[in-house]
Amino acid sequence: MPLNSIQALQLTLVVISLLFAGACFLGWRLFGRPKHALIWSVAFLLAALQYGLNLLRDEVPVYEAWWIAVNSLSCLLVMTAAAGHRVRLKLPTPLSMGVLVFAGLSAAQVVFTVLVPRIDIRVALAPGFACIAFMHVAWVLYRYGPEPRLAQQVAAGVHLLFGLAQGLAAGIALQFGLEPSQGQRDAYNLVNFALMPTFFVAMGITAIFLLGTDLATRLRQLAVTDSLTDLSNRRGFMQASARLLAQAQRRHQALTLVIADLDFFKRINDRFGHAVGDHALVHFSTTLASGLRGEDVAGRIGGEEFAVLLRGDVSDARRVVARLREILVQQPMSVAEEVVPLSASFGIAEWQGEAQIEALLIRADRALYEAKAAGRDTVVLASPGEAAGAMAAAS
Ligand SMILES: Nc1nc2c(ncn2[C@@H]2O[C@H](COP(=O)(O)OP(=O)(O)OP(=O)(O)O)[C@@H](O)[C@H]2O)c(=O)[nH]1
Repeated sequence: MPLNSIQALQLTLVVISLLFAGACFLGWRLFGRPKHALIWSVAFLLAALQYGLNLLRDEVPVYEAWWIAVNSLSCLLVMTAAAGHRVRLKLPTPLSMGVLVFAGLSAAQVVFTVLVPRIDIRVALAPGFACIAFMHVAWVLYRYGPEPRLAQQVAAGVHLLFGLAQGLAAGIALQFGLEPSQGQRDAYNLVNFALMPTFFVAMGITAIFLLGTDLATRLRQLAVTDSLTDLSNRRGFMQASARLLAQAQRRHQALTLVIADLDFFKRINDRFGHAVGDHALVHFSTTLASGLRGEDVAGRIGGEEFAVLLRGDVSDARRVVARLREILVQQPMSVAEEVVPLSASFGIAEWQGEAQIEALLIRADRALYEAKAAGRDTVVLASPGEAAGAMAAAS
């Protein structure tokens, strides 16, 4: 049987849907198994099924059954695609709510197709729901999207346009009354077979685009993160510090750098083992990070060496260091009921307008060296003239 142009279009859409389903599945397999990639893959499989069912219209003996199946499937795939976006953005996505909405929409299809036949309502139902769902997706992408912003905004724009097209289709259908005129049929078909497939393809491309940019963001993040402590690594610390420094220069704010180095850490490794040593590093870093404000920058810049660039002056830095040392003493780490003694030496240097963070690091490093030389478990403040003077010694 030869295909007419609409059937040829639907066949093309079956193939395109399968390609997108495959691409999302590959994204799931290759990009660290993000759950939403799998959900989108299922959504595109449902789309392929729906376009395939469209092709079978003349083969199904009961038109109403075919109509209800196609339109319920359409709502299900829209819900699945939207759920994928919510999962990606870590927003609550209750399955029970989805089941309820799907059941309601399917029941409405049965009512307006079989029990109280109304062509305007039954035709408007699926695009009307898709309009609401895609507008919602556009909003959450715009509102809750993580970096990078461009990918989010493109995806939000595509869903907004797709939602508007769906709304237009629903609006035209609602004008049908009991029987649509030829003009109304033509307008509806134009939206349904020209606009919709275009946005459907655009939606698939944005899904792949989001998966790709999310992966790039994750890799960038991994490159600047210390895998043991989850703090920035040296490279991440330098980058974040350079940004904070530039900001402080513009706003004429005070900055202070603190470098901390655990004392006799080798002994902890030797005595308790490397795993306990690792645990001690995590213990120290979480205690350090818990005393910082959101705008402060912290990082593990060496094996047992940490750095913090604080927005504030020396007295702010002293407060942070005093709190940290107090916690290390009062809430020590223990292994099998044995206390693991943990102390650190600190070098503090106040920013004096240096253009590069490296210059500040050198001054704080010298102060730290003096703290070590002074017996450890000590805080030394780098003097403005680059000489460092002992500030406080621990008992
Ligand atoms: N468990 C563990 N140990 C590490 C890690 N990175 C570095 N180290 C160890 O940290 C120890 C650092 O030793 P040293 O440089 O001699 O310093 P220290 O023993 O702390 O002595 P001082 O700094 O002079 O007080 C070495 O034994 C390293 O193997 C890590 O990620 N995990």
